[in-house]
Amino acid sequence: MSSVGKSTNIFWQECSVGKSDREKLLKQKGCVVWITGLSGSGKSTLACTLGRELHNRGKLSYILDGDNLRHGLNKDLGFKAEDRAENIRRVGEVAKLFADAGLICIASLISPYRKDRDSCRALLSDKSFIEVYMNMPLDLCEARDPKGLYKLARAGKIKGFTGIDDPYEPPLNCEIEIQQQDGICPSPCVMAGQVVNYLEEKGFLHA
Ligand SMILES: Nc1ncnc2c1ncn2[C@@H]1O[C@H](COP(=O)(O)OS(=O)(=O)O)[C@@H](OP(=O)(O)O)[C@H]1O
Ligand SMILES: Nc1ncnc2c1ncn2[C@@H]1O[C@H](COP(=O)(O)OP(=O)(O)O)[C@@H](O)[C@H]1O
Repeated sequence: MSSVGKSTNIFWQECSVGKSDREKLLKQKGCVVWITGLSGSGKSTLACTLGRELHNRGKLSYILDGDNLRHGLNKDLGFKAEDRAENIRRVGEVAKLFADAGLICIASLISPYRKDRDSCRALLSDKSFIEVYMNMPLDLCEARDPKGLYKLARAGKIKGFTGIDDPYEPPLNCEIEIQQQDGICPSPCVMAGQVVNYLEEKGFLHA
């Protein structure tokens, strides 16, 4: 019997089919690829390109995209610090479940606060949380501005926009960093290739 948060008198239920059984079935290892970076840095582009590349290789992945989750699971949350923290906490817990199911879970959220990302890392076993930092300059993200949000933020029509009047804390020890080479952003395929190579090298693409 245990007590967790507000729940008391709860019991952990074990089942005979476990994570390693599912991993054998899927011929891969469950993990979380956590993509963090400014709005417009290319998180969703990398997530989708990576998802496609893994699919082509016969590997099962699932994308948890911040924008999409805010249409459902997280629709009660806004962008103040506590809401962002709760957003990341929930997605971290969901990502952990997907990894336990044996999938390569690709989470793409701004996740601007280091403490919140580190709490998600702490939910996973050693090495199965792979933090990918989209290290793109604010100028580039702002020039892209595909949703026109930077323009609105600069005009004061959105308050607390990450990178403008809300902080982004870059990772200190991420597993993968995606950045410009000689002032040019790598193509989506090259970015995804960098992550696939990492997954391959660390043995996640085999049971
Ligand atoms: N104030 C503010 N700051 C940052 N972003 C904002 C804001 N308001 C709306 N949006 C839009 O919401 C998307 C980010 O959602 P996330 O869940 O990833 O954000 S967070 O991790 O909780 O910070 C983000 O999507 P991306 O551009 O794909 O990053 C924006 O489209
Ligand atoms: N590697 C890339 N090269 C060129 N354009 C890119 C690249 N990655 C993303 N983009 C473009 O930048 C914009 C923002 O990308 P997106 O993936 O939506 O960013 P985010 O999810 O971080 O907000 C989109 O218009 C997208 O097509």
